[in-house]
Amino acid sequence: MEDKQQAHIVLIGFMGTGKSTISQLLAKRLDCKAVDLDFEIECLSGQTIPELFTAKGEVAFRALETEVLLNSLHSRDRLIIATGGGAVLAPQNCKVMQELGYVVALKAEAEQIISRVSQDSSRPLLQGNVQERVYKLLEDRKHAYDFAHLTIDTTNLTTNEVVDQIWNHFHA
Ligand SMILES: Nc1ncnc2c1ncn2[C@@H]1O[C@H](COP(=O)(O)OP(=O)(O)O)[C@@H](O)[C@H]1O
Ligand SMILES: O=C(O)C1=C[C@@H](OP(=O)(O)O)[C@@H](O)[C@H](O)C1
Ligand SMILES: [Mg+2]
Repeated sequence: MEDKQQAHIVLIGFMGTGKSTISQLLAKRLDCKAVDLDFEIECLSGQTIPELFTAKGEVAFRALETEVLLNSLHSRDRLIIATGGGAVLAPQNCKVMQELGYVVALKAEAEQIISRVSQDSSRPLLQGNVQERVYKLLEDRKHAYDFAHLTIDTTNLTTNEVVDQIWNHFHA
């Protein structure tokens, strides 16, 4: 990454940490475009994320995720990219995010994540006992987000406060 003020901002983090929400708010604040990889995948496949997982499986989903990530990172316009929580599972994705973007990890305590995602059925990996799934996946992915340039704990922050922290980091 050459200049952090010009680089794409890539939001990574576990499900429910606020990547999709913050990408929209931050893009407005920075007057640039937001891209949500899950939304791009839905457009490309013509299916919702749960439909795609059911019809083609997680491996097919991950292939599309890498494809839309690379497309976004190679855009000439500066983008705020909301990744899905598992986009970091492929080491080559992390490498290219670090090279072509400024990577901001959002995190939150488990109970806060559970309260944010439990009313929402759009995440196939959290179907069944949400609490158990979140704890298991948080453990599996304990260090998956450590490569970020900046990490923000959103547990006790409003969405606007998260945006402020990122903004301050870029403009201080
Ligand atoms: N800082 C926050 N405080 C409270 N609720 C939040 C915060 N960030 C996100 N949320 C809420 O949590 C839910 C999941 O947010 P979302 O942006 O979809 O997360 P992600 O894309 O990381 O899975 C949404 O209902 C959103 O409004
Ligand atoms: O963590 C994951 O593996 C996933 C996270 C989801 O995105 P969010 O992190 O935006 O919920 C979505 O990409 C898919 O359900 C898989
Ligand atoms: Mg999201």
